[in-house]
Amino acid sequence: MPRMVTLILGNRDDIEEMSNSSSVVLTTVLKLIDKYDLYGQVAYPKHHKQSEVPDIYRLAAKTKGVFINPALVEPFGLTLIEAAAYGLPVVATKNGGPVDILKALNNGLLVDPHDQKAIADALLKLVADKNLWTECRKNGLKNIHRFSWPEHCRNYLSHVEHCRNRHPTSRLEITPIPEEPMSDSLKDVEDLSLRFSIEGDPKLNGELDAATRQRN
Ligand SMILES: O=c1ccn([C@@H]2O[C@H](COP(=O)(O)OP(=O)(O)O[C@H]3O[C@H](CO)[C@@H](O)[C@H](O)[C@H]3O)[C@@H](O)[C@H]2O)c(=O)[nH]1
Ligand SMILES: O=P(O)(O)OC[C@H]1O[C@](O)(CO)[C@@H](O)[C@@H]1O
Repeated sequence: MPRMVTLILGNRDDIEEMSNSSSVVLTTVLKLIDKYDLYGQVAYPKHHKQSEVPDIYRLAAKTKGVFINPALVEPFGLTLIEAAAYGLPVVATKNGGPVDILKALNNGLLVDPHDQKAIADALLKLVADKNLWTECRKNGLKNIHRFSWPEHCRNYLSHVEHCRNRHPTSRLEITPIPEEPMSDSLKDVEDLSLRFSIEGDPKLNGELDAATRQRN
């Protein structure tokens, strides 16, 4: 059975009204579909809702697809984390956050976004090599906890601790800022967010509870 390729290329009513860079990409893709006579084999839906995004990742994983982020520069790369969480292997730009993400997750391949052949080779490799695809899927699912909020907070605090140990004599001077009265709906939000983020670590929770008690 022939594969249907689904391209999620941005919400639009009219290509002419998209930003210049987005409309150039979409127009190029439409021309390529025409050039290679791929009618009926490629879908490029005009709209999707944010609530449908999880199902798009799920569908891509279920049909043994690959997520690609070929940004020229990607400051972080939340979409890679999302793809990994749905068991979808990735091909991603080697410029920016994906380098660290793939080091932690080991769930795909990095490419030079200017190198068309490298992008095509990486996509084909992941689609064609079933063992590699499955390994990347498993690695992503196994390692995704490294990007959970509790893990992020633990890492952050351990980096702070490391810096403090390296410079034991330097002190952080904190100038107290006069507190604005909070509206009722915001009360305790600050403390709660801290507790949520390190939930599951009794040692850290204990330290924070003590700090909160001291402040009150
Ligand atoms: O049509 C879309 C496009 C994106 N998203 C979601 O929006 C979020 C952010 O998407 P992204 O395209 O990465 O957003 P940007 O705001 O352009 O990216 C900035 O913000 C991201 C989130 O912090 C970082 O990962 C990027 O590095 C940074 O450039 C993600 O959860 C996506 O799933 C949708 O729901 N629908
Ligand atoms: O490929 P370009 O033009 O560098 O765009 C990359 C940008 O697009 C996004 O991937 C999505 O908007 C951003 O996260 C990123 O900064």
